[in-house]
Amino acid sequence: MFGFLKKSPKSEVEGSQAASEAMPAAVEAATTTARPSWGERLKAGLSRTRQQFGGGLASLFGRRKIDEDLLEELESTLLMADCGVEATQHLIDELRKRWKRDRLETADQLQEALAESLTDILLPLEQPLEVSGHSPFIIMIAGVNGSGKTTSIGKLAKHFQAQGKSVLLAAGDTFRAAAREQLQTWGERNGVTVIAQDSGDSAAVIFDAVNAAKARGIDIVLADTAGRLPTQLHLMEEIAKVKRVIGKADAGAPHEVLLVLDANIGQNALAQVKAFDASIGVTGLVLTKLDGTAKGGVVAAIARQSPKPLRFIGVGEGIDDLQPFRTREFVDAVFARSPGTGADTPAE
Ligand SMILES: Nc1nc2c(ncn2[C@@H]2O[C@H](COP(=O)(O)OP(=O)(O)OP(=O)(O)O)[C@@H](O)[C@H]2O)c(=O)[nH]1
Repeated sequence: MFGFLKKSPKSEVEGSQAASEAMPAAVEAATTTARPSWGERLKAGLSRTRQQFGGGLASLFGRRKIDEDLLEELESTLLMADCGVEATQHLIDELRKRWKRDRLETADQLQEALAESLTDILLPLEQPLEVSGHSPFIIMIAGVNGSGKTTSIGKLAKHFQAQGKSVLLAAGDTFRAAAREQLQTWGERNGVTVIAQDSGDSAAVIFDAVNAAKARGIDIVLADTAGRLPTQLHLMEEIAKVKRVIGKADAGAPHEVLLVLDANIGQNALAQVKAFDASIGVTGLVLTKLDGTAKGGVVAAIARQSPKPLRFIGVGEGIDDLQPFRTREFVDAVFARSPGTGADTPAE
């Protein structure tokens, strides 16, 4: 923890200097004790999706007989949960096959078959981020405005610190002053260096940050960028330039290009993945705000239509509410099953 803050033109913050402004919610939540486990928070966070997805199904599954009408209603329920046409069709086809092949009779058996098919769809997305291949390992963060980039960076910083890694943050969102301040607050609270500039462009800030990380033997650089819509073509060109400049500071970098998606956007996530991928080559996804939405089925849509490794999912504003995506615990939470058993837990 150092405790220095050079303001202009560049600032670098670390350690002990207390921030006077209000702490971001995630920082605040970090100080609370006796938190429920991640499994419990995931289940609670996915409650709206479960109501749409699992809960909606539960009312169907209340019926005894499996028939074409039931499958049709199931199809509508999956579409309403934002699974998308492709994934929904695939899941229904799989269920129809298994209904006949495995002679499924009860609705419970059908639900179990659905959970298994959903697991099969999602498993390819489960590819945890491996950061040991390069030092510094440079992670560029992109996404539309308000998707959760800056707060996710704070959470990721803690995640990597907990693995014993040193982390440096690059305040590359030079459009929104509050984003820089937010990162600086994080740095101060968590003993993490933040490279920032009061003015200047994103590429320059991140270039400096990469060089600082190399000079100091830092393990991981998390580089924030300003939010932008894929339709803002000049901004998409700008972020492509940011990526090229990172490559000039360290050949082969960035080693990960994370696209942060707000789960509330549902099917629009597919278009965002495609557009950002075309401009900066997305290598992984972060899906935030699953706690505020019934659209958690979008994970299945991503798996079928825009498959990219889903590195992390977020279910809240607490510092540890962003965790690596693990298919089985996700599916268990969607169906409110006890982890690994396939058994239902009591309905909410
Ligand atoms: N409920 C909930 N809120 C979240 C989650 N992730 C982020 N947020 C909140 O979403 C809001 C926007 O987050 P930011 O990190 O500022 O978003 P950003 O993408 O950096 O925004 P711009 O800089 O404007 O592009 C903040 O209030 C966060 O606390 C999540 O998983 N759940």
